[in-house]
Amino acid sequence: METDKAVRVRGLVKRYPDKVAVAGVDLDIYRGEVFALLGPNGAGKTTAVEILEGYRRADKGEVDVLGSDPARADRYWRARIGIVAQSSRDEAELTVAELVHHFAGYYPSPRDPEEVIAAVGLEEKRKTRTRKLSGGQRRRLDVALGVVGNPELLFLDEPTTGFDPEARRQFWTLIENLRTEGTTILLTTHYLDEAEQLADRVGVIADGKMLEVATPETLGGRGARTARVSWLAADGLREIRTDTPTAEVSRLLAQYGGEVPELQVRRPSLEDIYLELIGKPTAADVDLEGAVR
Ligand SMILES: Nc1ncnc2c1ncn2[C@@H]1O[C@H](COP(=O)(O)OP(=O)(O)OP(=O)(O)O)[C@@H](O)[C@H]1O
Repeated sequence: METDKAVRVRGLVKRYPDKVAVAGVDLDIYRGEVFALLGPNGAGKTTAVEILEGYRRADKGEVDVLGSDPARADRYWRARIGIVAQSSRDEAELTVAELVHHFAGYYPSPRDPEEVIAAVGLEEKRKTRTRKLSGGQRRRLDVALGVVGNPELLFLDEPTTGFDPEARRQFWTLIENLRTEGTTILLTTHYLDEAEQLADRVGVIADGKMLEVATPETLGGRGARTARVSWLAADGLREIRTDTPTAEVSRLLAQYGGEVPELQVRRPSLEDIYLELIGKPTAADVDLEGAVR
């Protein structure tokens, strides 16, 4: 049955011989949404994603992806999803253009391969054999191969690993464009700024369990957290924690009679909240603690 959910998972369990990789996960991803799955190495992200893609079998639980159980889905279902896996396919002797055109041929209503090559910034490399691409260029090609079939649902497993900052920005624009066109996207990433930039909602997974699902702005009660106001006083850097940062800034403004040196107002970053959720000390715990007024 087709619903407003592209993905619906209940009680998902996957065991390897010496490890429970996914230990009872529930997950809903709505159509048109960009969802980022976050979690430390070995948390179970790739295992969960590969079950959704139909590449691994669940041991327990209900899994529905685009109205089908991926374990039983046919090639028509497969043509509706796009996959950018962690490791690349190896067709070393083909050129970029040959490979993207070749892949487009597998799908009933592909995107224009040349537009896709341009969108991932590989126009200048279109005649280069894939074995001669750099790591980041190869990753861009992987993204091109994942989107050329014009998928309804796109899986991106750590898509920007090895990208330089410019390539990452270009990739973000590509994802925002796909989202505008209505593509549903499930992204795993270790880059918290990437999750913050792209995701409508994030899920944090650790030891095979989903710890929390929320928007990047509200994860871990982030929006309601106490702000930190810091500035450079005559005797060094000072910081205060306050629920009324505007009042503090106004007090400082009056005190300095103008520009306050190195003034900053901060709330915990998504990274601070993420590290707190997975039980690691955060920068907010250790820095400037002694400077609290
Ligand atoms: N084929 C396999 N056989 C046995 N154990 C596996 C297999 N694949 C993964 N595991 C184990 O299952 C756990 C979850 O691995 P998984 O690759 O799903 O984590 P991940 O969250 O994607 O990690 P990363 O961020 O490092 O990619 C890990 O402890 C891993 O060692």
